[in-house]
Amino acid sequence: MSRTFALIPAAGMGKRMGADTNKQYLLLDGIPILAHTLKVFQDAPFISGIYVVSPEAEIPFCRSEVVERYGISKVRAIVKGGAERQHSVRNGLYAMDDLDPEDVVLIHDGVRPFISEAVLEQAAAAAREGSGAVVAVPVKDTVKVAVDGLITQTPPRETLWLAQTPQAFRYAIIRAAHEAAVNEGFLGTDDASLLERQGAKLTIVPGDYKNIKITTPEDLVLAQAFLKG
Ligand SMILES: Nc1ccn([C@@H]2O[C@H](COP(=O)(O)OP(=O)(O)OP(=O)(O)O)[C@@H](O)[C@H]2O)c(=O)n1
Ligand SMILES: C[C@](O)(CO)[C@H](O)COP(=O)(O)O
Repeated sequence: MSRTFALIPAAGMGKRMGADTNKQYLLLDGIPILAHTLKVFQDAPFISGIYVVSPEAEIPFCRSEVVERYGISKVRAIVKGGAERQHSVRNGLYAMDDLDPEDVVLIHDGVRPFISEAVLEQAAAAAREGSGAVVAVPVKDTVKVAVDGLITQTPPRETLWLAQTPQAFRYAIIRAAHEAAVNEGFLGTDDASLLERQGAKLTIVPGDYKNIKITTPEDLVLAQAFLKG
C-alpha cells in the first residue's frame, strides 16, 4: 500500500498577527504552536514521515527548539520557504524526492494545531480514491461577493465551504500541479486551486470548526479556550 507523508508549511511571517515573533513559534500552554501541530502527525501511526518548511534564517531554531526539543523524530527535512505559501509548498514538494508517485501527501498549515488524527486519516483515504481531498467546514454566515464595496451576489449558502487543511493528494498529482502553476504563472491561496484550474474534481472531507488557522490575535484567544476544553 502507498505511504502517507505530511508537508507542513510553516515559513510565513505572521504579519496579520502583529507579534514580534513569527506566529508559528507563539506559545500555547507553554509549547510553540508548530510543535502542537507536528505532534499530531508524530503520534499518528499511519504517517511515515514529516517535511517542514521554515524561513531559511529560522531553520536552526526550528530544528533545535521545535523538532528536537519536542521529539518530532519523523521529520525527514526542514526546507527553506518562499515568498508566498505556494512557493513554500513547492519547495517542500521538490524536497520530497524519496516519495513514490502514489504516496499521499497531507499538506497542512503549521498554524492549525487542532487537527485531529481521524480527519487526517479520512483525508488521506479520500486522496487515494480520487484526484485530491480538501478538509472543509460548512459556512455558517451568509456570504456576499462585493466589488469596489458594492455587493454583486449572494452565493447560495448550501454550496459554500470554508476550506481548511490538510489538503491531500497523491504525490505525482500535486507535484505536477505545482510545476504547471510555476510554468503558467498561477498563484493560488491554497493547493487545491492548482488542480481545480486544471479541471480536477476534488473531494470535500468534513472538518471541524476547531481546526482554525491561527492568523490574528483573536485566534490566539480562541486557541487558548480550545486547550482548556
Ligand atoms: N510564504 C509563506 C506563507 C505562509 N506559509 C505558511 O502557510 C500557513 C498559512 O499561512 P498564513 O496563516 O497566511 O501565515 P502567514 O503568511 O505567516 O500570515 P500573514 O499572511 O498574516 O503574514 C502558515 O503555517 C504559514 O507559516 C509558508 O509556509 N510560507
Ligand atoms: C490553505 C488555507 O489554509 C486554506 O484555508 C488558506 O488558503 C491559507 O491562506 P493564508 O493566507 O496563506 O493563510
